Amino acid sequence: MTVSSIKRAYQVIRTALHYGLDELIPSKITPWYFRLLRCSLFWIRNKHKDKVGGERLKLAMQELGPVYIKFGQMLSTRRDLLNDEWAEELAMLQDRVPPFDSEVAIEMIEAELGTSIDTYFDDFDRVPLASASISQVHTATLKSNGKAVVLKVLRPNVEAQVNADILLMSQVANFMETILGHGNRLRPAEVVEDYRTTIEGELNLKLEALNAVKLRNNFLDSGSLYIPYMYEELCFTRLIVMERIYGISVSDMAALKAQGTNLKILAERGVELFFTQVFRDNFFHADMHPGNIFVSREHPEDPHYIGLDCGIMGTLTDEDKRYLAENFLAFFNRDYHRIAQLYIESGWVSPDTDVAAFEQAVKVVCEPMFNKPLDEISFGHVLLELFRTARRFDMVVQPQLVLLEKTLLYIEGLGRQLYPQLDLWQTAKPFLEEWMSQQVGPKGMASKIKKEFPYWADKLPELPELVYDNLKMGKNFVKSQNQMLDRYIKLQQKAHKSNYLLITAAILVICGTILFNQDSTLWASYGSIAAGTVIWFIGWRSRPKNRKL
Ligand SMILES: Nc1ncnc2c1ncn2[C@@H]1O[C@H](COP(=O)(O)OP(=O)(O)OP(=O)(O)O)[C@@H](O)[C@H]1O
Repeated sequence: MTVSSIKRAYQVIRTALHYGLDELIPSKITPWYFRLLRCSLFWIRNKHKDKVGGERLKLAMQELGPVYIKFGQMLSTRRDLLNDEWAEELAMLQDRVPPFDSEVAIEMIEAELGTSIDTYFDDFDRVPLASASISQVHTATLKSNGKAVVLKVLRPNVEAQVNADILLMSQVANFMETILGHGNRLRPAEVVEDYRTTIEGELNLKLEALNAVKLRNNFLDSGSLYIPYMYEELCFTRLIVMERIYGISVSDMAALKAQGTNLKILAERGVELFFTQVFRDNFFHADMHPGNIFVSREHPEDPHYIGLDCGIMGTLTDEDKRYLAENFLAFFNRDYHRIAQLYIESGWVSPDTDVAAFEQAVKVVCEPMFNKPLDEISFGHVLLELFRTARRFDMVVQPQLVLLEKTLLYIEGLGRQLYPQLDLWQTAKPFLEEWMSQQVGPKGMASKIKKEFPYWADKLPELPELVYDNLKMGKNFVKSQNQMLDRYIKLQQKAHKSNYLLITAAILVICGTILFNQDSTLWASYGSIAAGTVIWFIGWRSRPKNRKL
C-alpha cells in the first residue's frame, strides 16, 4: 500500500463514519475487532443522525467523488438487492462535476492526435460543453468538411484514480463479505466486481466509438433512432471525435411540448426501440439516462430519438433471449410452474431448487400484479420482482440480465412520463410473439437451418472423412469394449478360484483344530492344518491383484 492509498483509505473511512454508515450494519453481526476499530476512531462522530440511511449513503458517495458517485448510480439500478427507498435515493446522485483546466484538455487531445489541435480543428471552444465524472466534452469545427463536432476527452489520471478506488472498494467488500457471511443476499464482492467491469469499459473511449458505429448501422434507415457519426480515424482510447447533435433532452418536457412533439409516438418508439435492440439485434444501449437521450428537433409530428454515450452496451445469448421471452409469456398466462421450471432449465437457479416452493414464491409476487389492467403491467417490474424472488433461491447474478432489467425499467418509466396512457403490453407483445414464432414451429426450424447452413456448407466436404473417422472410432470402441469384457471375465474367474481355495483352507484348519483334541487323530489334525495353511497360501497368492479394467 502506498502513502496516497493509505491517505485515501483514511479519507473514505472518515467520510463513512461522518455519515454514520457503520451504524447501518446490524450490531449483532459486527465482529469485536470492527467495534474496537470504531471506538479507536472516537473523534469521528456521526454528524448526520437526523437523516435516514439511504440519504446518508448518497451524501457520503457524493462527497467521495466521481468513482463513488458512479458506483452509487450503478447500485441504484440493483433493485434486486436494495429496497426501493434506498435505490431512489442513490438514483438522485448527479455526476455533473466541475470542469478541469482546458489547457490540460488540449494537451491530452494533442497527445492522442500526435499533432497540434489546429491540424484538424477550427474554433475549438475552451469552455467545455459538458463535464462529467469520467470525461469532458468540447466543441469544434472539423477542418476537412467544415462540420460541427464534439471532442470527448477522458479526465486526466482518471484511470489511476479509478483503479485505486476500486482496489479499496473490493478490499472493503471482501471484509464485509466476511462479516455478513458468504451466503448473504447483498454479495458486496460480486457487486464491486460488476462495477469494475462496467467502469473499465467506460475508460476506453475507442470501445465506445466502436459500439456507437455498430448501433448507428443497426438503425441507419429506421427513422426512430439516430446515433451521431463517429470520425473513427480521430478516435482513440482517451479521445473520440463525433458529429455534434442539437436535440432536446428527453427530460425537457416543456421544450418537447413547445415544438409540438407527438408524445404518443415518441413513447411507443422508446419501447419498440428497446425490444428491437434486444430481440432483433442482440445489442442494446444499457446506459439510458436523460443526459444520453435526446429528441430530434426536425419533424416533431414524427419524432426520432438521438442516442449518445454507447460506453455500456448489453448483449444476450440466444438461450437467455428465449428464456426471457418465455418468462414473459408464462407470466401473462399465469403459468408460475413454467416460470419456476424456466429458471432451473436456464441454469439461473440451481437444479436442486425446490420447484414447488419457488413456484409458490413466484405466485405470491406475480398474482397481485394482475389487479391492474393488462396494459399497465410493466415488463421491467415483472422481471425485477422475478429476480428478487429468484435471489431468495440463490439465483446466480446474470449481469447481462440486470442491465436489461434496468434499461427496461427506465424505458418504460420514460414512456409513461412522456405519454401516461402508453399501452405497454400492446407495444411489446408483437416483438415477443414474433420472436417466439421465429424460435419454435416451422418458421423457427427454417430460420435455424438458414442460420446454420453456412456452417454445414463449410463442413460438407469433410463429411466422408468424418464418417470414416467415426466408423473407425466405432470399430475401435467395440474392440476395446470386447477386450474390457474379456478382462472382466478373467478377473471374475481368478477371484472365484481364490475364494474357493481360501474357503477350503478355512474348512481344513477348522477340521484340524477339532481333530487336535483327540489323541488318536493327532496326525490327521497336523496334516489337515498343514494342508489348510498351504492351500490358504496358494489361494491368497492367486487372488486378482489389479482389479482395474
Ligand atoms: N455528439 C454530441 N453532440 C452534442 N452534445 C453532446 C454530444 N456528446 C455529448 N454531448 C453532451 O455532453 C454530455 C456528456 O456526454 P456523455 O454522456 O457522452 O459523457 P459521459 O462522461 O459519458 O457522461 P456520463 O457517463 O455521466 O453519461 C451529454 O449529456 C451532452 O449534453
